[in-house]
Amino acid sequence: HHWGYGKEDGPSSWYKNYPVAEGNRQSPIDIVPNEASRDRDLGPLMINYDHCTSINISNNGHSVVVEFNDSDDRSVIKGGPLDNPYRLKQFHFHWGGKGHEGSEHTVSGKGFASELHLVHWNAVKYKTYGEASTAPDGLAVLGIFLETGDDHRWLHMITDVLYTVKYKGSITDFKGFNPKCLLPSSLHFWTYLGSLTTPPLHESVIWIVLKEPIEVSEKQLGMLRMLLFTEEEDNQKMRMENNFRPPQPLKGRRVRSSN
Ligand SMILES: C[C@@H](NC(=O)c1ccc(Cl)c(S(N)(=O)=O)c1)c1ccccc1O
Ligand SMILES: [Zn+2]
Repeated sequence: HHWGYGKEDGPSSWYKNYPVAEGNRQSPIDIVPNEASRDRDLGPLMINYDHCTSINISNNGHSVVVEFNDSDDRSVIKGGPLDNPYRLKQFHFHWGGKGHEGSEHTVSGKGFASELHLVHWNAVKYKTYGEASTAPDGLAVLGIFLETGDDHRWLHMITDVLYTVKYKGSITDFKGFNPKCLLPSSLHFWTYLGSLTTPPLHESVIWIVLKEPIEVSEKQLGMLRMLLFTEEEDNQKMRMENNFRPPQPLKGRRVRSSN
């Protein structure tokens, strides 16, 4: 099934091939801070990326993705809303067009320029990522807002190699990158039960959205926008931008806030 972010194949038409698009725990959502409930038994988030091993960076025609070796518990998050440690599998971004918003989650209706998603899976309960990706507690995604401001000193490691994955289907080695350098100083978060924000939209994600955005420069965001949705041999060059799904109905879900 071909899907995308255009007029014909974009988020408003995904329900045709992925009926769960109209389900009861879809993502992203608009987060309203003063409607979120502070939950005393929400412990601190614990992120352990010390033995992090990135493998490659690729353009999948929807976003730019950095994949990790998830054969053991070397990079995990635990605590917060999680009952088990969840293993880091990949991270990717969503962003807008020049001067437009591009995040998926919004905060009181406000969007950010971009949003980073660190995708983790529950390797205690499930044998593979594929199996976890369809289970209600299978995935945990750490969402981090990017706002425009100063240059991000470590994001250069990624933006400097984007030219090697300009076209859909391109992939290059990208070893030894540790995403803890992309975390903001505070790990305060909102959390709720949701879904993948891209097809197949499985309702299998425990979302953990950090309250503090990181700052990246307009120039660095511009590098993301030089990526293409299209393949090298495709003579129609479509810039990769506005690859975000808009907020979905809350349908009675509770959003909790860390203390
Ligand atoms: C675009 C890309 N999506 C993911 O890989 C993806 C996986 C898990 C999560 Cl939890 C998310 S998200 N955005 O909710 O964090 C995104 C994709 C989708 C389908 C086929 C190929 C392909 O590359
Ligand atoms: Zn995402």
